[in-house]
Amino acid sequence: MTIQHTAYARVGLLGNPSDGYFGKTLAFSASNFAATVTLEPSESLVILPHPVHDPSKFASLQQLVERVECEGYYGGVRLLMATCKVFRAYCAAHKIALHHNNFTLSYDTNIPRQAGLSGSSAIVCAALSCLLEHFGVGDSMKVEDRPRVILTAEEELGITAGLQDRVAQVYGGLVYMDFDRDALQSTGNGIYTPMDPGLLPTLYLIYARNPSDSGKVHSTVRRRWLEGDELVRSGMTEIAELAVRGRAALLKQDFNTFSELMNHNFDLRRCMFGDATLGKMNIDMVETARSVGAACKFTGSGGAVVAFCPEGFQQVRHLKEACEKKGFILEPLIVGPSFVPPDLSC
Ligand SMILES: Nc1ncnc2c1ncn2[C@@H]1O[C@H](COP(=O)(O)OP(=O)(O)O)[C@@H](O)[C@H]1O
Ligand SMILES: O=C(O)[C@H]1O[C@H](OP(=O)(O)O)[C@H](O)[C@@H](O)[C@@H]1O
Ligand SMILES: [Mg+2]
Repeated sequence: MTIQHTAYARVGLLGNPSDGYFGKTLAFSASNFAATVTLEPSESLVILPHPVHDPSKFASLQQLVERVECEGYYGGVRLLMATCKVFRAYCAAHKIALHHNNFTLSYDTNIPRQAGLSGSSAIVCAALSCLLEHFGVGDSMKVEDRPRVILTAEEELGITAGLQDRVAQVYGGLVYMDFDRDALQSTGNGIYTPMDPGLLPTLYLIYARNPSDSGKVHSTVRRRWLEGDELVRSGMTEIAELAVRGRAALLKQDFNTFSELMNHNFDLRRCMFGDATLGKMNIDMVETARSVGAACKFTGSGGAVVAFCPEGFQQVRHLKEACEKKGFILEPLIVGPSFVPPDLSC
């Protein structure tokens, strides 16, 4: 029997990247893009390379170099392998018995690669769902544990990342997340509150072919945070607070405040990471949106931005024109389905 699971892109709406630093975030899954993993029973355990994303054949030396310079050495195979490893480790630690039937895993994705839309964790998330179903152990891995398992797979590979992406992908819809230090230290998980996605205004995604390696982007700030750098420590605390205020603004449908918080989120990131790390094109996307008065910030660590036009339709038209001039792609964001029902009182 063939098993197939899908996970959507995610948009960090407010508070990111404080998820990696005991902060708070608001994020949602976006069904504009998805990764799909397929599992089929087979004699041996096989991980199939993707014909485009895991190339091993090139037209020329030049093409090989261009590919590596633009997208790095790696594709999704290592993500699938790491998912298998951490899945087995979780099952062993929780005394979950596994049968011995082998399988073949393959994947496909249209999430723009390394664009801060969590393409990496979408592949891991969908693969984990396939393994849970194949081994019939879905009830044994708690939903709140799954983001951590997905993150562990990427940490295995040395990818610096936080939990928010995985939470948005496992829970679906819009989620408010509190990465409370005590909760994380005692359970390994944050406190995740699904919210009503109907609270969100129409938001727009702007992106360009502009891959950025989230691990590389984060490594210096991570090191500075660990060393106790005052700017990074206080910046992260302030960014986390934006998620708290953003949640309150959404509940009140106060979109003026919401716009200010989005802009402030980007300004704080810029101050901590510096322009050279953020990248010229990424900054240009934000500034292009702001040139028409839209609020704007990164969806993740770079590559794509989320924009909000508080003044409505006319402003959206101006935003569209400004993006077209720069060659950026603009599209309305579609919030993905909620897999854990939102608590409508929150
Ligand atoms: N679209 C993709 N196809 C295959 N592998 C991918 C893709 N996107 C990311 N990866 C893998 O995940 C790693 C980390 O990607 P990351 O920088 O986190 O990108 P993203 O922002 O899309 O999550 C990459 O080095 C690569 O191994
Ligand atoms: O910097 C961020 O906002 C996020 O960066 C990573 O996500 P990515 O999609 O790979 O850019 C990281 O995994 C998140 O935890 C950060 O919030
Ligand atoms: Mg990633």
